[in-house]
Amino acid sequence: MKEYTVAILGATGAVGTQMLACLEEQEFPVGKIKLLASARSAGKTLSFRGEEVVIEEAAPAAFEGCDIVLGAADDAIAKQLLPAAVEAGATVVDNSHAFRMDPEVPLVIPEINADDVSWHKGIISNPNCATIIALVPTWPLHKVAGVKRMIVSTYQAASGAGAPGMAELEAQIAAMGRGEAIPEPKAFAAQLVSNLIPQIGGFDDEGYTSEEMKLQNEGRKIMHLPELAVCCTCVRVPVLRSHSESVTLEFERDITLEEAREALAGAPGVKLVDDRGAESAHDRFPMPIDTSDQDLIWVGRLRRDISNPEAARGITFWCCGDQIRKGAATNAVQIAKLLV
Ligand SMILES: NC(=O)C1=CN([C@@H]2O[C@H](COP(=O)(O)OP(=O)(O)OC[C@H]3O[C@@H](n4cnc5c(N)ncnc54)[C@H](OP(=O)(O)O)[C@@H]3O)[C@@H](O)[C@H]2O)C=CC1
Ligand SMILES: N[C@@H](CC(=O)OP(=O)(O)O)C(=O)O
Repeated sequence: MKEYTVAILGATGAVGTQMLACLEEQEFPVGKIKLLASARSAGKTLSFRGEEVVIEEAAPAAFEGCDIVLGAADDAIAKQLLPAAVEAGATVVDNSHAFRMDPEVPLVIPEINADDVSWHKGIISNPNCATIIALVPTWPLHKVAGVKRMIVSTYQAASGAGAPGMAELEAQIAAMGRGEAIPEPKAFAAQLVSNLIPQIGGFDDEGYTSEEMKLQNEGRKIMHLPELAVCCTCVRVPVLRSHSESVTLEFERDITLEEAREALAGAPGVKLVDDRGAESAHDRFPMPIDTSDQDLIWVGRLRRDISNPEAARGITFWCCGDQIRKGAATNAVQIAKLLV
């Protein structure tokens, strides 16, 4: 089997380290791995398949000889460095927001639009994590009844803001446990422990944040639904890992709860956990503590939207998924597998 030279840009971060683990877990045919990060990390090592790999400082020349580059750095670094990877002949799967809405760049969730990979011109984007977690279970329901409107509230984990976000919440939890003053927030706009922050990203003129508009804009592109109507509220919650979302869907056609349940139970990437009679809360509905460090989107609390005047056209549910895995690294490695 052919083997590939794979680079990870941002290899030391929350997503980059998970990508390295996913390449190993998914048995991606890696011949050579290159780990790229800032000058701060150059010379340090990370383990891959039992061997220590030395991290290099990211620079255009580092992409020479690479077949696939997985991007796990922020927008500015992605824009600055990834075009050089394409020029060097590599195919890029990027996790940042930098190229997602570029009409020349496919935006892919393999369970939904794997075929879009076929028209890439060097870069394929991985969608926003909250968008992936909402759309994986929305898609099988869309195929039954045609989704036209989504009303979503997200409950996003601290690690969505990367390694610094996770470290900040851990430090705040530790200080609270010791009865000490909570350290000043840096990664977030306010103290997160014992709090909720209803702002992720900057506000637009309508008062929506950039994170909230991603579900509409990226959702339309991924599902090929240019008219999809979305109203989203994104909230940062004091959970370390795994995003949760409340999703209400309005459909073009009637859909029964039984049809919805059947569609979700057989859908790729989805695990239906919806048993009101179960003895343990862990089996009754999805919770982020159960969905961390695994790849499925768990769906539960499935019910009719009783506020919808056309009662047969509204379904509401709750879902949780690990945003560092399926919301980022796992999805990117799945895309890379489509390429080989
Ligand atoms: N965290 C999440 O849940 C998700 C994140 N994403 C996206 O993935 C990307 C990575 O996020 P995340 O892993 O959370 O972020 P982190 O802050 O945890 O990691 C950032 C990475 O970028 C590297 N980096 C920083 N400066 C430079 C530089 N000048 N040159 C090269 N590399 C540099 C860092 O290296 P060093 O350690 O040397 O500083 C580190 O490896 C972002 O675009 C983010 O929006 C997407 C979906 C989910
Ligand atoms: N913004 C998301 C994570 C993320 O990095 O998203 P994006 O890749 O769209 O910037 C969160 O904080 O939970």
